[in-house]
Amino acid sequence: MSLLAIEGLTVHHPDGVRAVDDVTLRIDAGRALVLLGESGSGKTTLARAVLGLPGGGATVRGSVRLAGTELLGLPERALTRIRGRRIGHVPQDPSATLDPLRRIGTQLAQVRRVHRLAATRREARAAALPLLAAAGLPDPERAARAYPHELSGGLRQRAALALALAGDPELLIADEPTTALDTLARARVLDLLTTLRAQRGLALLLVTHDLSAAARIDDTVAVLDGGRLTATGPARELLVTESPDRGSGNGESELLGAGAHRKVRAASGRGTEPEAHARTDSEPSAATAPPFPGPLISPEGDFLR
Ligand SMILES: Nc1ncnc2c1ncn2[C@@H]1O[C@H](COP(=O)(O)OP(=O)(O)OP(=O)(O)O)[C@@H](O)[C@H]1O
Repeated sequence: MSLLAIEGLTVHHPDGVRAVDDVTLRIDAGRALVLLGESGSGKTTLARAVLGLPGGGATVRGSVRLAGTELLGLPERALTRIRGRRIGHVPQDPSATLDPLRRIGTQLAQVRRVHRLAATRREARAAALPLLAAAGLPDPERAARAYPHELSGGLRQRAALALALAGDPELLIADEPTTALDTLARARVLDLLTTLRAQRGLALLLVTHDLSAAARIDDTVAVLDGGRLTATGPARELLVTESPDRGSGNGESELLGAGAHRKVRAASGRGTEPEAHARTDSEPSAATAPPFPGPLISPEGDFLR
């Protein structure tokens, strides 16, 4: 059974905009699905619908199951026990989740307490340091004592990631979590997400319009256009990548590691039917799937569909 199974998801905003149109997606534990699409294609609405927060007055149809439990239609009280606990959320802007007036360690401890993952305040506070370390903060003790504004943008984004991990979630939804970061910080956060998947068996739904982020995550890609899923498949098959400075051996790309500066060039013309399934190793490769009709990404890196 997939950890997240979305079937026929359709979301109408109150003004009649069909932001998500009959989307079916699956993500297994430990796997990643990168939701790509241009601005306004419905990525955020889809991610928020999974969280039970589609927007005021929105109408949601279809099915969203988390490890078999239907989330659509659950009462708000039940959803608040799932959000932050079984589903962690990292927004584009960390200030959307970090309280500017409280120390980061206090905020992490509160998540542990609210979700009854710590019996005492002391136990909750003790959990903050390993969480900050897991999220890649180089000095967890200092970060725990800091207020959000005392950290750099990259470290603040990692603190937001630690907060999203504080409930020991099974699924992490990250909505453009690296857009505001510089190249190096972006690569580090993306690699951290991959490490967390491997270490914790975390499933990842990453929303982005950044093709190089999708290539770096290197799992399944799903493309939304006008709310509809237009292509899905392994990143390696949908995104053709090349290094612009291949062979030059300059210091920057060595520091960032292989792939950090790869430029997404064009699609290979392969994909699955419009049902994304972050497959397990035992499943067949999408290479056996029907061919995707035509290129997906232009040589300039623009979406063609
Ligand atoms: N609360 C809302 N009320 C009405 N329409 C909305 C609302 N939120 C989004 N929309 C509309 O729904 C469509 C999809 O928007 P959405 O934000 O989900 O796209 P997106 O792909 O995440 O875009 P971006 O990358 O710019 O965040 C757009 O036409 C948008 O204007």
